[in-house]
Amino acid sequence: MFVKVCGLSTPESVREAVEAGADAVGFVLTASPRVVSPAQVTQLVKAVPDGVTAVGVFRTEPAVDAVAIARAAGLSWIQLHGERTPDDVKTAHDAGMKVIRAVTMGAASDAFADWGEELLLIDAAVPGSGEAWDYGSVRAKGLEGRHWLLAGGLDPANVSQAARDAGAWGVDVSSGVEQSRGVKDLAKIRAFVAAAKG
Ligand SMILES: O=C(O)c1ccccc1N[C@@H]1O[C@H](COP(=O)(O)O)[C@@H](O)[C@H]1O
Repeated sequence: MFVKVCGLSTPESVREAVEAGADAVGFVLTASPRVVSPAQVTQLVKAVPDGVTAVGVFRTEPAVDAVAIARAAGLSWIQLHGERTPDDVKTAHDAGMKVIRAVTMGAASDAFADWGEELLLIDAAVPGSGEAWDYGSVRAKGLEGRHWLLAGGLDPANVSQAARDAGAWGVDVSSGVEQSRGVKDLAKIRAFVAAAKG
């Protein structure tokens, strides 16, 4: 099970996620209680070893802007939320970026097609809100064999069952490993990764 821990803003939380066995860590470079600046990210990624993917997370920013901000932060992966088109993925790829493309269950069926992104992310309606949803409903989207992440309202207690219900290839978490909004809880990060990997 591929595990991404998102919304990290301190070296301690990055180290905890990495040592716990996370495959990817996310840095929110858009309006959020977890926002970090590109300059902060350049420091935080020093704790990310080779083999762990560091991702810059964006809401509805144009792909070209997300690419520029991620590049300034020294990142080579971006996560794009909001209404997107295949051109957004192409724009990122043409700039040498790898892409996690986020969709919600309410998106049009075409949005679940393979647009060439490295990973698809199926999230709650409001990203980063901690809102759980009917994870089993994603099975109707025909994602078998695809590399995709389940997100939205996951935590150490529900991740195992949620991933099973959804048939997820990987999982992504932010709110569920926090002690308060925007403040990560190191023990919860460790427990989440262990539960997801177990
Ligand atoms: O975490 C944020 O603040 C955020 C802001 C803007 C876009 C995406 C964001 N996070 C993503 O939301 C889910 C996590 O949701 P939850 O908090 O665990 O319910 C995950 O995909 C994050 O990468």
